Order: sequence, then C-alpha cells, then structure tokens
Amino acid sequence: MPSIVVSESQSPEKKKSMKKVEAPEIMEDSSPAERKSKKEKKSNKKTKLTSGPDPDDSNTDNYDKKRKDLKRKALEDDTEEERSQTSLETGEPMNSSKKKKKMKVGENEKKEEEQNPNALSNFRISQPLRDALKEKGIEALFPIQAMTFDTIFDGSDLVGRARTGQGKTLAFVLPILESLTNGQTKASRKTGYGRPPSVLVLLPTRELATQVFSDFEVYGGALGLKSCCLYGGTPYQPQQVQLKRGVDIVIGTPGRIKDHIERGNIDFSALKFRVLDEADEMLRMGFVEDVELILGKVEDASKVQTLLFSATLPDWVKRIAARFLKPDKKTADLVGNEKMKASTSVRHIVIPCSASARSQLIPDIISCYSSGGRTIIFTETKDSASTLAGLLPGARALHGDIQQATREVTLSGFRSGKFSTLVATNVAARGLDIDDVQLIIQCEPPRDVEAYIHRSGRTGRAGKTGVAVMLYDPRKSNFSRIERESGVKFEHLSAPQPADVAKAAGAEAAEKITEISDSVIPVFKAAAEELLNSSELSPSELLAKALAKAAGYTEIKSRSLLSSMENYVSVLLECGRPVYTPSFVYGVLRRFLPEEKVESIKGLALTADGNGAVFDVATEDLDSFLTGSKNAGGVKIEVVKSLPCLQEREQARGGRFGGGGRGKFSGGRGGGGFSNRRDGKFSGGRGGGGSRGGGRGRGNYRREW
Ligand SMILES: Nc1ncnc2c1ncn2[C@@H]1O[C@H](COP(=O)(O)OP(=O)(O)OP(=O)(O)O)[C@@H](O)[C@H]1O
Repeated sequence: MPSIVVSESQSPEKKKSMKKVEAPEIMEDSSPAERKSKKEKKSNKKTKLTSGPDPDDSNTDNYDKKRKDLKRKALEDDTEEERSQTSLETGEPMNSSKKKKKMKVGENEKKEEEQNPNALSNFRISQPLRDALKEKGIEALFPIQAMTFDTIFDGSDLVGRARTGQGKTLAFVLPILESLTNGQTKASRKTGYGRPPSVLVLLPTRELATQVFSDFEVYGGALGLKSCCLYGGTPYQPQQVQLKRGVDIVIGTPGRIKDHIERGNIDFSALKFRVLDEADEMLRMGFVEDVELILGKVEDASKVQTLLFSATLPDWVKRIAARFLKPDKKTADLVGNEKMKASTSVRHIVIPCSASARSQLIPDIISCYSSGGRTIIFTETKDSASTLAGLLPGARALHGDIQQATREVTLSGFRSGKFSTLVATNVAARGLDIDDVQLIIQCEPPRDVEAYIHRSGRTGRAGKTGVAVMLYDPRKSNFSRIERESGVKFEHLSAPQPADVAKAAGAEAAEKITEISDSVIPVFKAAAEELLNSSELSPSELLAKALAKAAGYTEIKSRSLLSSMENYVSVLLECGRPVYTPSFVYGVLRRFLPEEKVESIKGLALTADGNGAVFDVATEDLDSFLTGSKNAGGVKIEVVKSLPCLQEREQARGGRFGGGGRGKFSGGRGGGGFSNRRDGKFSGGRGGGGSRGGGRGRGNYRREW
C-alpha cells in the first residue's frame, strides 16, 4: 500500500533530542514558545493530521479517517463561509435567481459528494474555480490534491510527493488561488495597479515554467488574478512592463528571476506563497545559491507559506528543505516507502542495443509500442539529440543549445501533433505534460535514478497507460542501480524483429484495404487475374505479397539479439568448462579464427550460469564460426533465437562503470552482477553498486541540458 501521509516533519527521535539543539537544522523542532502553542493546539490538531516522522518512515493508517472527519467539519464550516461568498472579490453579488441556481447545483453536488469523497464540491473551492475545472474535464481531485488541499489552504508549509503524472501542479495551484481570493491571505494580499506579487513559483526549466504558467493563467484568470512568466532566452522589456503594472503570481526559472531582482524590477516583500516545483532538479542543476537569494527576498519569512513538490525527493533535498520551509511543515507523501517509485501505469521495458544500431532500431520500437501516439526519445547529450533527430524521419530535437524561440515552436508543434517524435535531452524530462505521449525511449540508462523516473513519467499520466523502453549496450551499460532504486521490474525483451514490425504493418494494411472503394476493382481486376494465372503462388500468398508492398516491405531482414544489428546473428559459445572472462572467450575464438573475425564480434556477454558467452556475428561470417568451432576441440557454437540469462557488468566503485572495451568486463560474479532472464525475473546478487553522493550536483556548477 502506498503510504498516504500528511505528517509533521519531526521524527520522534528528533523531538527527543530537541532540547540540545542550538542551531536549528533540518527536521528539527520548533522553538519552546512554538512548542507551547503547539501543545495548546494539540487536541485540535489530533483530529486534523497524523503526526509522524519523516516521509520515508511515516505511518499513516489513520489519516483517511481523520481527514474525512476534518472534511466533514470543514464542510459544515463551509456552509456559512459559502453563504457569505458572493463569488469573488471581482464578482457581483448574487441575485436571487443566481441563488436558486446555486441551490440547484448544490443538490447535484451533494450527490457528487456522496458518491466521490474527492468531488470538487467536497473542498473549499469556489464556484468560478469549480466551473473552470469542470470546463477542463476535472470533476474531482486526484489523491495528492485531495490530501494537501486543506493543509495548504489552512496555511501550512508542505512537502508534497506523488508519482509522475498524478496532478502535483494543481495540488498547489488550487489551494493557493483559493487562499488568495477566499482564504486567509485574502485580506492582507496587495491588490491594485503596480502591486507586488503574492505568489512565486520556481521551476527548473523554461518549458515547465510556461506549462505551469498556463495553469495559473486559466484557473487564476477565472478568479481575476494575474500571472506572469519569467524565463531566460526572451526579452526583458515585456516582462518588466508586466511587473511594473502589477501581478499576483510570478512563475519562472531561478536565473531570470534573480536577474529581475538585481535590476530592481521585482519586489517580493509582500509575498504570501513560495513554491519550489521539481525542487530536487532545480537544486541539482546548481541553482541552490540563486534559489536561496530569491527566497531570501521576503521581508518576513514566517508570514510566507513555502511549498515544495516533486515526484522524487532524495534525502539531500529533504535536508535542504529545512532551510526553506518552517520547522512545523507537513509532508504529503504518496510514494513513501513503496518500493516502486516510478509510474505504475507505465510498462517498463529494457532492450539491448548498441549505439550504432539505435537509429535502425528506434523506428521499429516506435512501430511496435507507440500505438500510433507521440514518442519522446531521450539522449544523454545535446549533440546526440540533434544527430538522432536528423536520422529519424519526421523527428525534431529539443535541447539547451537550441534557441528559445525554436524550442517553443518545437514544443508547440509536438503538442499540437505536427510531428510525433521528439528527441530531447533532460530538458524535457521534468514535469512536461503532453497529451497522448504513448512511448518514451531512453537511448541509454541515465546516470540518476531520478532521471529515469521523470523521463519515463512523461507517459502514463493522469490515469492513462504508456510504455517506457530503455536501450542499453550490454558491453557498456549497467542499469541495476536504476532498477534497485526505482523499484522498477524491467521486462527484458530483445529488439522487435523486423518480421514483428512487418506483421503489425501488414495487419494495418489489411484493415486499410477494406476501406478502399470498390471503384478500383474493375480497373485492377484484369491485372490481378493475369497475376493469378501466371504465378505459381496461391491466391493468399499473392495477396500477402500485395499487403507487404502496401505496407512498404519488399523483404524481411532479421536482427541480432544483443546489438540489434541487421545482418548480424546472435550465437552462444560453450566449451565444456567455466567461462569467467570475456578475454577467455576471445582466446578460444583466436584458436580457430583469424584476428579480424574475432575483432568483428559485437555485444559479447557472459551467461549467468558461467558456462558460456553470447555474442553477435555478421551473417556473412556465421559459417566460419560454426564450422571453425567444430574443429576446435570441445568448442560449441550455435545460433540462439532468444537470449539466455546473462551476467551484467559489475558496477565499479563510486557508481561509475568501468571502461567499455573488451577485456574490462568483470567476471560478473561479484557484488554488482545480476542476471536477467527473458521472463523478466532476476537471479543473482544485487549487492555492490556504487552509491551516488548525497549532494551530487549541489556544487557550483549549473547543468544545461
Ligand atoms: N483532478 C484531476 N482530474 C483530472 N485530470 C487531472 C486532475 N489533476 C490534474 N490532472 C491532469 O493530470 C495531468 C498530470 O498533472 P501534472 O502535470 O500536474 O502531474 P505531476 O504530478 O506534476 O507530474 P510530474 O511529476 O511529471 O510533473 C495533467 O494533464 C493535468 O491536467
């Protein structure tokens, strides 16, 4: 069960050790005065929230029940509150007919409430906002939103975590908007021309800032609130003008916001809310100092509510959160101790593939797994994103070296379906919410488990399903740490064979034939009869050829299992004794093959049972390998149609993998090795594994994707 927690951040241990705390640090308790007032509030709080330790070891069993009690109470209070609400500060007083209408809506909503505890009407969401949400097809809150709405609305700092695509954006947008217009910050927030912003939302990428801005524009706009979006690569002037006229909500990336502060364009002295969305990425990218500077610009931090959201919250971010959030902050963690940290509505697949075979293989993966929807392909570098986009028909690249205006055109073209394959760096890994992305392809395992979780989370959003395929080079890649830390159980598949792809295309072509007008028959019938009479093939065989042609196929090639190369075939070598190292295999091959043939093999991997090795050989060389082995005394080579269990390369210390050349493979029997099986189950040890330093990326560099 996922841990559904709304807890205070202090662990019991930390509470005990509180007396000796001098410099308040992360997760430490509040001051004695605050504790006293907390004590006084305790009985009240008891009915409200589960008090518990840190998110990862919280226990949340009673939360639902308590929340329902609270909600019931909140709803009782709401009746009075709603009666006094005209609509909003910009709204007109309700006339009697409107009242009647509202009562009627109220009846419907009452039914909704009974049926769905997360129905909008069960929350302190005003009618204009409900209407705006319903217009977008949103009838009820998602769990993370339902869990955190009251907490944020009632004024607490909060750390929120839920898997990708679960609606974290609206989890902060909605209560903030309601607080500003109908809640506790309404009275004190600045209004009028030239007003300083009440809300600041910081995000790691420009694309994400634009996306969150559009949510604030739609829903904030429905409540008469003005938002603006500040990010780099665009002119300062229009942003400056907007700020001068006055805005309620500022959304942006840290660099540009800092620039505006330094230019004296922005004043955060009246801020009510600060939101760090995708906080870990922002800090990982080296924005810590900028973020600290920006957040430090509020006059009285105790009067500002700070919210921090992400699908991944590494421990080092939780520690850093203590600097930005109040000690009595709440935590809502929908992932918690769940083993599976990545999206559960995504099918996670790994396929072996050498770098040189990627551009051949990817179109077939798209044919087999994209279900005709959009695909995002992730590469590790900007160069490879551009190169790959150039090799794939109809694909476009998105990365940090592309001009901002082009980035925007590319993204909107992808969103609107002008093209369906986007090749991107991590600039597109976080937060992007694009409809109908069915398939994610990662060209190689990313360095961080967080990157895997966020990239694969671009599909399978808001309750939909999707597929995430990660390619790996059996000679170079290791994904055991990703698997271990993300909790994903990868399906191990070999590359789709061209025959599989052709079969899918043939089925599509057959369907299309049924749509062709009968008017073509008289024109083509004579040629068809001629073909039938002159050919030795049966009618169905001839029709198969016609379908193949219609689907664009004139021949079917096969593809090797390890490097996914066309014109290569995978073979298993055994020699009646244990095979501990790849160099041993090369030694065996040199006994009966010339050096250039030995050097030409691809993707060598040892079998998990330690008795053999699998590698790919060029189809034209297959005979030399088969016949040569027969004369090599005890050596057996045979073609394999599916991969046996393989050892994975041992992970070197410090989380880095050893060099890719042959001869540098580990024996695979040590800590980091595990073996994969075609059935997706795993055997062997999973120990070892270099650990990434907690603070990696928190140094002085900024990462540009
Ligand atoms: N209550 C809701 N009902 C229906 N759809 C919703 C609801 N809340 C959010 N959505 C939709 O769900 C999708 C995902 O939401 P959002 O982008 O906020 O997810 P997220 O948790 O922030 O994901 P990520 O971690 O990848 O950033 C969006 O298209 C959003 O409009």
